[in-house]
Amino acid sequence: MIWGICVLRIDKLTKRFGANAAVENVSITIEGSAMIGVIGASGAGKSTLLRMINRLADASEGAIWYQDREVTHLTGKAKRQWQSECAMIFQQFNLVPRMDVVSNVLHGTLNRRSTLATLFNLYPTEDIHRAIDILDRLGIAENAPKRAEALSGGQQQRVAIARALMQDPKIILADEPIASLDPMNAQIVMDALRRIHDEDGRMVIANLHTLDTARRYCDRVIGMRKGRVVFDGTPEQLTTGVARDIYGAGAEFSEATTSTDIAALEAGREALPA
Ligand SMILES: Nc1ncnc2c1ncn2[C@@H]1O[C@H](COP(=O)(O)OP(=O)(O)OP(=O)(O)O)[C@@H](O)[C@H]1O
Repeated sequence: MIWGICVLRIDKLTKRFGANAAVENVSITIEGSAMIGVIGASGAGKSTLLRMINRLADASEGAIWYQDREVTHLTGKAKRQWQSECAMIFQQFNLVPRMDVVSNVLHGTLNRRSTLATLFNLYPTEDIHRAIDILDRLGIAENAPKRAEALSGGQQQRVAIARALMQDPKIILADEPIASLDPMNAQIVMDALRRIHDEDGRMVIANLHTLDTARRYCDRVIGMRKGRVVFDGTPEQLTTGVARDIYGAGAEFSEATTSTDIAALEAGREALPA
């Protein structure tokens, strides 16, 4: 499904934990179905920003708008509705380990199911078919009956993406989606997110701890430092000098320290004889 122009507007957003501002006066407007990478050193405020968008954390000040709706103060059903429109993917996948893959994916429909149906694990047949179609799209349908814990990290993250897609979200918020994965699986997961963005027109905002991934997969990169946005531009504008400022590093800064080795993996593959 392709949506019309979607606008997410973050206006002077601040989140304080005691005296510490995790996010401070952040304003960002995202139009259309962009794929955005958020980068920055540990503690820069990336997770807190995503959690506020999804309303897992409440803002101390400022506002978040999606289209003509302010979502900052939604409560109850309206808040749950918003949370299903902006699905979250986490570093640690957050699956139910002992539950089979397809049931984990069906959990993505929880928001719109009755308590009784949830209690007895009753899912409409069309939802089960849709879950399997989504798993198929992500190349892991053959794992549908297996327990989630039996899958590799990369496969588990794709199950988490499938669970998110089950909500048919307009926005996918991915908090360090590849931080626990080896380079090969990191690439598979990032390829999946990019494809979902390209084919479905969903907005994707991903916190990434590596520069090369942000450059390679994103149309726009936002750099955060100490809670503030210190860079907002294209991958081309993200030079080593700019990266040094974002990470608050000195002249010794090396991009290799923020690399997932995806690029190295690619280079190695290209160097292999056919
Ligand atoms: N629940 C909390 N209570 C107190 N302080 C918090 C809480 N959550 C985050 N912080 C603080 O807010 C700041 C930003 O944290 P946040 O997790 O958003 O950064 P991050 O850029 O996502 O870092 P990382 O890449 O390590 O996840 C940090 O100083 C952190 O210690």
